[in-house]
Amino acid sequence: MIKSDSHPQQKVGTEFDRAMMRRCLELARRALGCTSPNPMVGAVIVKDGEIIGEGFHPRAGEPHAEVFALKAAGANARGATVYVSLEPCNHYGRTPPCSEALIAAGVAKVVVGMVDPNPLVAGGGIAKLRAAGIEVIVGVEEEACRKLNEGFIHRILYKRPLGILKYAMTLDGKIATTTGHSAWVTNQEARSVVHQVRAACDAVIVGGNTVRLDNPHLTSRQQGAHNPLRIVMSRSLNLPAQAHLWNTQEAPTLVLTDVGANPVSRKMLLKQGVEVIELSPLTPEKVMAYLYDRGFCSVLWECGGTLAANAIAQGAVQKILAFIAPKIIGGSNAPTPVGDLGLTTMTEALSLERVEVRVVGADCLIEGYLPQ
Ligand SMILES: Nc1nc(O)c(N)c(N[C@@H]2O[C@H](COP(=O)(O)O)[C@@H](O)[C@H]2O)n1
Ligand SMILES: [Zn+2]
Repeated sequence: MIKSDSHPQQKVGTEFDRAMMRRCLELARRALGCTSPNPMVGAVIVKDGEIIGEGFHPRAGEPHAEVFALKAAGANARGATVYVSLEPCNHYGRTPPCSEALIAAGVAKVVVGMVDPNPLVAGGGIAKLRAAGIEVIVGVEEEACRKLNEGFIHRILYKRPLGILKYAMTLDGKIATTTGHSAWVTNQEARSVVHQVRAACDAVIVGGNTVRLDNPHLTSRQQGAHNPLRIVMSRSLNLPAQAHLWNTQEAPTLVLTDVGANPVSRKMLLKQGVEVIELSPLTPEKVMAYLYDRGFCSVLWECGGTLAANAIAQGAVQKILAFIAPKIIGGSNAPTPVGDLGLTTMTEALSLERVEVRVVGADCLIEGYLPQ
């Protein structure tokens, strides 16, 4: 088992190594949201302190980051140092092993961000390079490398996409008024963070109620950015014909429903070019299993409280993004972000781990992970 050289008190590599790894991450992010089921990876080749080649993995089926970087460096790669945010692969997948390409190019040293959790690689790429006499350092900017690919890592380890529940609520814990009005709880800065999160996800899921009440677009709103697949979970298919989701060409929409639901509505959706899939039973767990089979790494839940509670209860949510606006609307019947979880004592509360709090404009964002 290959371990990272990282140590909690000590950073791995030199300041230059870390800067080069951050450059790899910058390159990897150029394919944000576009690589699933593959990870986002960036590579940089350095000789005599100068960058001689760079690359990133654009999408599954295309060459890996290392191959693009080696191509850019050409014969100059001999004796050079390669920085790569994920361990070079060592298997024949859709593409041949990068470990062999690096050995053939005669590189002297490889600096790796993180070990690949894919069992087909899992340290094998590093071992192969070392066996060929190449110096290998592992764990430079490891935390940032892991964070960028948390969806890929979760997919590999749990055979499900990473589920992220996002909601925006007032200081008194409401996501809308008693009449269902929710535009807008947070300010523009927070909404633009949500757009960035959408750009990084493979899919965004809402329930039929959200479509009826909010008529959302669910896009990333940024020029040239990836849009997630927009998914509506609706058992009844009681959906408005005029919704933005099927009257704009911004991004594809998928409606997931139960077997035999509302043929009239189904016909309307199909006519509008919407993909309709029947899953029985239509549950968050079934949906995540289906999306895993579709090759997804990360799924954003932007649904109401009832569906959110079901998704949490069924293990379809691992990460929470809670925006809190300094506003109070009151109302004992106003909707809350998470419905009934059946908990009766505070000791049963789901305490988030790895919590980060940040101010976003006038609002606050709390990010954390549910206990596994
Ligand atoms: N080191 C590295 N660089 C890349 O650019 C990559 N895409 C990967 N991916 C690893 O290889 C698997 C996919 O292989 P194919 O694209 O099917 O050949 C992927 O699951 C990762 O383990 N690694
Ligand atoms: Zn590879």
